[in-house]
Amino acid sequence: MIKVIVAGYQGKMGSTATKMVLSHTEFELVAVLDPHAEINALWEDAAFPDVNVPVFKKKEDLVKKVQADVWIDFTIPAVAYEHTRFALEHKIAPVVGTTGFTDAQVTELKAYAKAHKIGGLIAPNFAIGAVLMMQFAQKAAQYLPDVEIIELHHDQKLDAPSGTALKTAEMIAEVRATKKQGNSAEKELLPGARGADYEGMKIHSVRLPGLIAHQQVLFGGTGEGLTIRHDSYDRASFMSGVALGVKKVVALEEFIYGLENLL
Ligand SMILES: NC(=O)C1=CN([C@@H]2O[C@H](COP(=O)(O)OP(=O)(O)OC[C@H]3O[C@@H](n4cnc5c(N)ncnc54)[C@H](OP(=O)(O)O)[C@@H]3O)[C@@H](O)[C@H]2O)C=CC1
Ligand SMILES: O=C(O)C1=N[C@H](C(=O)O)C[C@H](O)C1
Repeated sequence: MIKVIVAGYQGKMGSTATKMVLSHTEFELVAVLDPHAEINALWEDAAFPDVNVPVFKKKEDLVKKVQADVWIDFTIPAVAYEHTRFALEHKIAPVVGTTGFTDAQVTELKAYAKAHKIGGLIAPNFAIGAVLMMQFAQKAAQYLPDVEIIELHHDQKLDAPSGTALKTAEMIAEVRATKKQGNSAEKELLPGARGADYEGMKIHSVRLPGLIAHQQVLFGGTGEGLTIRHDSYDRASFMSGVALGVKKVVALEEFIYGLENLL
């Protein structure tokens, strides 16, 4: 059995991931973490009446009392790096979905994990369809270098652009020479009208109630266009990727950025 902690267990993703762990025959939920939980509480859900899992407010208390193999993190960008580093330092392999890491933070986590031979994973998107969308976009950019990314999310999202949009842009930039798109004389009449700039390609972030997680990658060529689109209609779409991450990360001795590197 793989012993798992879920940080952010009351959130939209954390609560879904907690139930996935409890339903999985190879995983054992050993603790959950949330700074605003009640002291000495036990995790409770009517659908899992026999579960007695402790709730912790502080990660320092959690590691004193509980032994775990994997730390699933779906929290907020402001704490995700600190959590991931803390998990590695306590030899708990992190499986992180929380977005907002800087390149420098990812590089530093990779170096720490390698030096200490611990596995870890950050996946900006755990949905298999989203991973394929990014890979297809990377392939298309080899032939169609004019590209704009439109990501669309629910209006409670804290970060923009999304981790998925940034990862998509990074993957495209690996195969596409930096190119400033559009008319060199263009002027924004309203600041931000042309979106964010990543090595000359534009990223646009839409936030609306009713949405979950969606992205379009639009390519333009001579007399033609190509649109690659992915939609997560339900947070269940991310769970097979999280489960795969939990299973694989315990055998790794390095830190991986992107689920595509585990498939
Ligand atoms: N990689 C992927 O496939 C996916 C990634 N995400 C990412 O996951 C993250 C969470 O998203 P979502 O579930 O929608 O967000 P929510 O706001 O629903 O949940 C975040 C949770 O984190 C909790 N939290 C805040 N600070 C801490 C802390 N210090 N320790 C433990 N828990 C904490 C919050 O608790 P409280 O409210 O009590 O402060 C809240 O319950 C985001 O970064 C999002 O981009 C989302 C979907 C898929
Ligand atoms: O906040 C979300 O909801 C999501 N966040 C991730 C991101 O920033 O890409 C993954 C997915 O898009 C859902």
